[in-house]
Parts: sequence; C-alpha cells; structure tokens
Amino acid sequence: MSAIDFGLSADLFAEAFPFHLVLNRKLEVVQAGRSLCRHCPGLEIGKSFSRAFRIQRPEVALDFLEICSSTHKLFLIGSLDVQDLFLKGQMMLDESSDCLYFIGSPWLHANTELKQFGLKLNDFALHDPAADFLLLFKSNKAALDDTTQLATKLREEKEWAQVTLGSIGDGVIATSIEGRVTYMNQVAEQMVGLSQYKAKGQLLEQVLKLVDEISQHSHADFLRQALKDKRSVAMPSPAMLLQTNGAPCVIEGMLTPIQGGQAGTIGMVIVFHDISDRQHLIRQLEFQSTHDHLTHLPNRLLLCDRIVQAIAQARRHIEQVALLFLDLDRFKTINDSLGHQVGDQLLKLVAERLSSVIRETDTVCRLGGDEFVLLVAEIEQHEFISQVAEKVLNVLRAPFHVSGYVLSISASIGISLYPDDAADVDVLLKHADLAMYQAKSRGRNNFQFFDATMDLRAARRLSLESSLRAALEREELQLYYQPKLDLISHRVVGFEALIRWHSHEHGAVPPDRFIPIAEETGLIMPIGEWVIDETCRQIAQWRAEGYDDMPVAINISLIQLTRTDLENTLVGHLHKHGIPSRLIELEFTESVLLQDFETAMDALQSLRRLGFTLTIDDFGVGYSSLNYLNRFPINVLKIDRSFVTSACEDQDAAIIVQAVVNLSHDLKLSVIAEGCETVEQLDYLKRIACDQVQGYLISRPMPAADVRQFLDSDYLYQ
Ligand SMILES: Nc1nc2c(ncn2[C@@H]2O[C@H](COP(=O)(O)O[C@H]3[C@@H](O)[C@H](n4cnc5c(=O)[nH]c(N)nc54)O[C@@H]3COP(=O)(O)O)[C@@H](O)[C@H]2O)c(=O)[nH]1
Repeated sequence: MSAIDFGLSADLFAEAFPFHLVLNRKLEVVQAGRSLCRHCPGLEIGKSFSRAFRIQRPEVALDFLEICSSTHKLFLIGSLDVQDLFLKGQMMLDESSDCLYFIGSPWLHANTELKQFGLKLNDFALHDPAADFLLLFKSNKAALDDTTQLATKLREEKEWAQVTLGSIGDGVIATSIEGRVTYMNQVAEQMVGLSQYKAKGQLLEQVLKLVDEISQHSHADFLRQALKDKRSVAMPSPAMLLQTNGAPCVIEGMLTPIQGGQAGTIGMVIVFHDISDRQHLIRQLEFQSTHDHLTHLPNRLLLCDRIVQAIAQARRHIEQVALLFLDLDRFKTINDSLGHQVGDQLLKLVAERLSSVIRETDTVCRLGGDEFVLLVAEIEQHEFISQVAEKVLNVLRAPFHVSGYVLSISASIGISLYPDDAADVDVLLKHADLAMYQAKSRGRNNFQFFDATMDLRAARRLSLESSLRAALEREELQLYYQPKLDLISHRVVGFEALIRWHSHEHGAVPPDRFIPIAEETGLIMPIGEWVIDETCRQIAQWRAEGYDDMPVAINISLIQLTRTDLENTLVGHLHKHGIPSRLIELEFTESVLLQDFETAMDALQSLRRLGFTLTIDDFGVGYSSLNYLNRFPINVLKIDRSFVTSACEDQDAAIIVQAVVNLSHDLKLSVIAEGCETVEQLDYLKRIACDQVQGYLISRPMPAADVRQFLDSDYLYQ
C-alpha cells in the first residue's frame, strides 16, 4: 500500500475507509471495507467485482486498464444486492501491488437514509479530520477537474463553431423548432440586410425573404413546410433573396434539422450562398450559345427550338407555320469592296429592320453570313405569309446609311410551310433554302414558295456537285476550241477555249450547269487553273507542230479574279509551257467586273500590263452599262449572242448593235460578235464593221484534235 500513500497504516486504512474495495488486474475483489462486506452479501473476497457491483459512472468497460485511465474521475458504483445503494468515490492505482483501490462512501442525500440502509455514522470514515478532508478534497478536486475540463471543452467547441461559422463564406441561420431565428453569422447578416440582434426571435420567413426568381412568388410556404417536415431539403433553385438594404441576389442553399439527442429535432440550420455572379455567367453563356454575336438575334440553335414549339402549337390549333429564308442580294460585293466593318454594320441594321416587321410571337434569326430566317407562327390564312414577305422586301428597300456610305440592298426569300412542305425542322429549313435559291435565280428581290420539284433539282444538283469534285482527278474534263473569224481578212485569228465535262455518272454535262456549281463550291479555283494550264499546254503543242500563233481566249470567273492570285497563276503556266502572254485572251462577263469593281479594276490593270488581251464577254445582257467601258483597261468587247440573233429580225436590236460597234471603235476597242449562226447575221455584222465573229456558222466548239484538221483545211469564209 505504498503508491496510495495517505500516511495511514493498513489497519487504520481499513478503519478509515469502511466502504473501500481493492481489485486485482482480473477485477477480482482482493480486499473490501468492513461496512461494505456487511451490507453487500454478494461481495466475496476472491470473486469477480461484477458479481456484486456495476459501475454507473463514468461510462467505462469492466476492464482494468480502462478503469485505470479514468482514475481522475468520480466513480458511482451501484450495488447489485441492495437496491438504491450507490457508492461514490474514486478509483486509484496502487502501482506496487498492481491493484485498483476504490475509496468511497455511500451516496446519501440525508442522514435519514442511513437507517434505510442499516448504516450508522461510524460506518463511515474514521473521524480523523485530516483523512476526511483529504478524501473530500481529493474527490471534489477530481469532480472539479472534470467539470472544468468539460466547461473548457464546451467553451472551446463554442468558440470553434463561432469562428468557423464566422469565417465561412456561406450565410448560416439557425432557428428554433418554431422557426424563430436563434443565430445568424455575419455573412447571413449582410445578405439579408439585418443584424443578428434584430433578427433573433423573428420568424425565418420574415428574415429570409425568398421569392421565385422568375414569377417573384414568395417561398415563405416552402420555408414553413421545410420546418414542419424536419428533414434536409434544398432551397428551390434558383431562389431570389430580397434584401432589406440592397439589390436582390440569387441564392442556393440547404435546410437541415438540428438534432438535440433524446429531445429530437430542436431547430433548423439554413446554409446558403449568393450565386448571382454564377447565375449571371450562366445566363450570359446561355445567351451566347443561342444568339448571334453580331446582331444579337437568335441563332440556328434557338430558331430550331422555336420551330419545334411553333409546330407543336400549330398541330394543336390546326394552324400553319412559315419559314422565310432570306439571303441578301449582292451583300458579298459590299463586304468585299467596303470592308467587313461596313458589312457588319449593314447586317446589324438589316437585323433591326427585320425585327421591326414581325409580331412578338415570331422570331427573326441570323443563320450566319447574310442569311436570316423569319419564323412566322400561328398562321390561319395563307395570304398572310405573302404579306409578311412583301413587308420584308419593302422594309429593306430604303437605303442604309453606314459609315458615310449610302447602301441599297435587296433580298431573295424562300418560303416553306408546315404542314404542307414538311413536318420536320431540318427539312423545312432545307425547303425554304431551296426556295430562296429559286428566288435568286428568278432575278433576286422576290420571294418564292417551295414546291416539290425544287427538291428534285436539289438532289440532282447535290449529285452533280459530288461528281464534279472527282472530275479533275478522273480526267473527265476536256477543252473544246471555237474559232474566231476576222471579218476583214476572213481568216481564223484565234480560238475560245470552252470546257466540256464527260461525267462518268451523268454523261456530258454542259458548262451552264456545272460552272455555277463550281463557282458556288469554290471548285472553280482548281478547275479554272486546270483550264489555264491545259490551254497553255495546247498552244505550246500547236506551236511545236508548226501552226501559226493563235491566241486562245479563256473564260474567267469572279472568284478566279478576286480570290486567287490570277496574275501569278497565269504567269506561272506561261513559263511552264514557254508561251508569251499575247497568246492568251481573258474573257470576263460584265457581272464579274461590276460585282467587285475596285478589285476587278486593279486586277485588270496588272493583267493588261503583263500583256494579256482583255475581253468583256456577253455584252448587252445584265448591266449593259456603257459607262465603265472607257474606265476598264479592256481591248475587246464581245456582243452577246442574243443581240446577234435578234439583230436581223428586230430593227431596234440592229440599231443597238450598230451603236455598240460604233461606240467601241470610238473607244479604240475591237468588237467581236458571238452566236453567229446564219449567213444573214454574218453579212449584217460585216456591214456594220464588226471586227470578228464567232458562231456555229463558222464552227461549233471542237476538240483539239479536230482543230488541226480545221486549220489544215485553210478555212477561209467569204
Ligand atoms: N469560267 C468558265 N466558264 C466557261 C468555261 N467554258 C465555258 N464556260 C462558260 O459556260 C457557258 C456555256 O458555255 P458553252 O456551253 O461552251 O457555250 C458556249 C458556246 O458553245 C456557245 N456558242 C458559240 N457559238 C454559238 C452559236 O452560234 N449558237 C449558240 N446557240 N451557241 C453558241 O456559246 C457559249 C460561248 O460562251 P461565251 O463566249 O463564253 O459567252 C458560257 O457562259 C461560257 O462562258 C470555262 O472554261 N471557264
């Protein structure tokens, strides 16, 4: 008994603590106070402690080491034999005997209870004031330590919670079970615009004023229900928080019940944060992905969505839906000649005008480039669609003022209808697009309704396009040559190279059909270059074979002139085949030159400097403008076939042809007439002093092999 050294002898110890117990490692009772032995019959020396007692407090397992770790705690031990007899005291380890000492006394509330347990005062400690004090002091100190530790722990936990709640970015509000605010952190104070002091005791819905972001309906019912349900629930999303002293913000958050042990749910904690920025960003991204960045009109994605909705509604109400596919006429010319900025400004103004003619229920969308689509829904009468199309053409008629320029523009519109033309969004769009092409080919600035024959044409066209892509590689292209006859010498003075396509799939396809497709798809660039190369090669071959030098004319498309480095391409092929530039004539139609005047002018000037002969082809159709004749650096004017054909039948046409020849001569231009098929035409052309002639009368276009024979026959037409 050395570690528990109270300075008492063993006898005196037994006398001093009549309720003590000594337990070995196995928790067997090795010694017990005499009063304890007397009052607890189940207690036997050498038997297990658990046969007679159970430890009420602290909550420790019946394990020697675990009890050892709680020796600083106040122990409450209940007797299994005597009901309501509890001993309070402390467990102490005596290291020398490796035993646990329980030093305690019965837990009584009043002296009267002594009798009930058959106890007498002298059952208690020897009235040694020092030992009593020591015991009292020790056990009280242990209890005090316990309480202090608990209080410190609680204070620390509270502080930790305060600091944590104060420093997190989320707003936190706690409520009682009745839904009255009991706590708010600083973030919550700022977000709701109320101090914790003012908010405490108020109902949650009075402090956290939540409304639906779109309908602005109050979410108070939701909050009340959440409190009632006592389960974790997310706030309706996105909810808008109305602040007492600031702009509303959009929040998201959770409501979670606070569990109070046996007491069950004692309140709710609401954690929320501001997602206004995120929401704003989401909206922005949403807008960007569904709208055109330049005009801010809906884009194809949103349009398709709206078409689906419009069709669904039309199906319910037995109405029609119309798609007006609109393409600006010659927008590219403005864009290329005045620059993209002017083009962009113009598109914005067009967007504004288009938006001004539609109803609120309709949609104007920009598909990209100069293509717009108008979705007109809820149509009961067919005439209404034509009226809208007319309105659109009209609204674009007034000139646009952009960056100091006054620009006139028109549009071609194709119209498809649900349910007549299709019930599917893509097909409806495709049909409107086809109809738009029809409008373009009918002279622009008009509208056309889709009809089924257009679809067939489109399919054929698509098939031609894919075959054309392979034509060069498969060597399906060939040049034919049509002679040009000089009307003074009556000799062939040159040829025009005309392309021919013998398609594997489609047979002989005339250039009128495939050149426009090649121009639209850009295939004209490789095809045009092939024409240049093949012409140069052929000229070189004829020269090598000893024929007189014969200039050959090549037809040049707009894209070749404006989008390729035509000069260098030509010069490169001249070098490759070793022929001079004077043997190449270049033919441009009026439309090619006028669509992009400045670029065309620059290109023509450098081509002229390089020594090429430049011809205006098909003069008389299209613009028929004499104004530019003296401005372009051209050498030859070719009168269109239609004038030649009608000159002999129509007096007016004859006068015009005569005037054109005279004017050209005044301007020092040579004149050639194409499409001469009859002797009358030829005589007439000679009479009016036309310089050269080309046409079936002289010869149809022929392959290179036939040209030799033609030249060998020393053709001379009198
Ligand atoms: N960019 C390119 N365009 C080309 C090229 N090759 C031809 N074309 C253009 O295609 C159009 C049609 O050409 P084509 O079918 O060859 O018709 C030409 C002649 O065959 C035809 N012609 C000639 N004489 C007569 C005639 O007496 N009667 C009659 N009915 N037709 C006749 O006229 C066309 C000549 O066209 P052009 O001199 O160019 O105006 C046509 O627009 C070609 O330009 C090419 O390589 N590149």
